[in-house]
Amino acid sequence: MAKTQQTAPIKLRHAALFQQACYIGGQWSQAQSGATLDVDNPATGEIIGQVPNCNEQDTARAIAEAEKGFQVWRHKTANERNEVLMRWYQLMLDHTDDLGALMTLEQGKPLAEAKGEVNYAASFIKWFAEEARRAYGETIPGAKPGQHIVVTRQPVGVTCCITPWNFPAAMITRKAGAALAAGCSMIVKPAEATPYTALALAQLAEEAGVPAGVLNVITGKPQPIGEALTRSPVVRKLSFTGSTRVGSILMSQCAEHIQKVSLELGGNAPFIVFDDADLDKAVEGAMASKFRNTGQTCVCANRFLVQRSVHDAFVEKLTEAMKTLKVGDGFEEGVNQSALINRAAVEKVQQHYQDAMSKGAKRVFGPAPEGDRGNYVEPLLLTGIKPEMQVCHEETFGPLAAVMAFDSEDDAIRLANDTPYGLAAYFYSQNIHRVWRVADALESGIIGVNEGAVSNAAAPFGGMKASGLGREGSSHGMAEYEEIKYLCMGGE
Ligand SMILES: O=CCCC(=O)O
Repeated sequence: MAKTQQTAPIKLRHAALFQQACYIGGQWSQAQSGATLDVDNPATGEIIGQVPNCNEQDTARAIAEAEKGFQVWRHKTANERNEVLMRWYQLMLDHTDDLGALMTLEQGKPLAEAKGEVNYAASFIKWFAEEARRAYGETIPGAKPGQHIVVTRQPVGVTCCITPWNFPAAMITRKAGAALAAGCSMIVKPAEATPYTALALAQLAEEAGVPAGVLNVITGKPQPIGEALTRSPVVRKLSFTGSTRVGSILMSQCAEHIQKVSLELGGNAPFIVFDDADLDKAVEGAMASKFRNTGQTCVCANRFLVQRSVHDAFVEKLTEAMKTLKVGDGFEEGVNQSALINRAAVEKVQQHYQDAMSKGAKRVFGPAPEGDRGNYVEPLLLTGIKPEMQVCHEETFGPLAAVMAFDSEDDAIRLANDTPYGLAAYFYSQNIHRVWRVADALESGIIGVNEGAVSNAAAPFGGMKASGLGREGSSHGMAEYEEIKYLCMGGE
């Protein structure tokens, strides 16, 4: 798609939410080198604007400011942190329309879905604001008469996060909300494709009263910034959401200074439909799981495993449901499937499609994804999927539903676990004994049981195996930003 400058600049009610500068130490600034990166609209290819392309020196400046911010923030009371975070939460809700519009512009997702993400993102700030007041410790009986063991929780210090383009707001707030609630400062490095939502969040954080240096946003290419963040002895924690390949590189870099890491990496979610499932509910869950964010979600169903006796009925119902999907520009009324983020994303769907078709799959719904349609791909439904197909081994990250038939519960579990990943898994069954058996046997950090929408600020989100380390959201998510300190209080 040819890149042209956007003809009409975005109009927001709160104009200061469109920032084309980094936010470091409470100041908006450009990269020292003056270098910039273009940001485009994936639906049209038009260039929306430019943001600084920061390097190691800019990152070092952000780290120094975050260190100063930490010294201020760590001494605030839990109540003070709660109040600031609650104001940030409220401002996000007050500016949902503007934040949603910015998100649709840079990420593509349908406007209603973008506004839904603003709500979801804000819910993390609220959850952690509440949690800030509950950083309770423990007391444990000592080993000697009069001795007491006291356990306290303290912020880990300066933290950083590297966030993806698929959820430009929520993947920031579920890290920054936990970090700030725990008393840490944070440097956010948003994806190059979606910096504007992150910068808008920083503007609102400032308006909410987050002190200078506590939340910093630096934009640019990931490699020099990621290196500088992970090679710094000042930065005590990294949280990353993205691919397993990059997560593994970052983790090895973090080893140098033993930085704590939270990694939310790739997935390959199975969605199992047993013969005793409520098929209408299963289809409802399948639609929610597969087509959220046009298939570009790390917990999207990637492989549908359907018991042979209900296979045809499920496929028929899913086909009917898929007829309600409308592809188009995210700003267009009624659109619920948008452009994918870039050309490479489209090519991946095409490749999975061609590989599956060449190995015997059958196209049941949707046109063949061929030719140049910009970043658009029509939703597809394939049956006859086999374990050797690429779609069973890699995340498609697009609107392709791949259905495979299985015979027994053991087969379903074996096929579901036959992947190095273990982020989310879903299954539908009305048999309570089977529900417990299968939930115990699936090797995933998140299991949707008769449920296709599993994301919630109150729940511990994260994966097993190559899908990552640590949890986000819930009190477990806050613990990732805390150090446990134990005081051994001697007796007389
Ligand atoms: O894509 C990653 C996370 C999506 C979610 O929070 O549901």
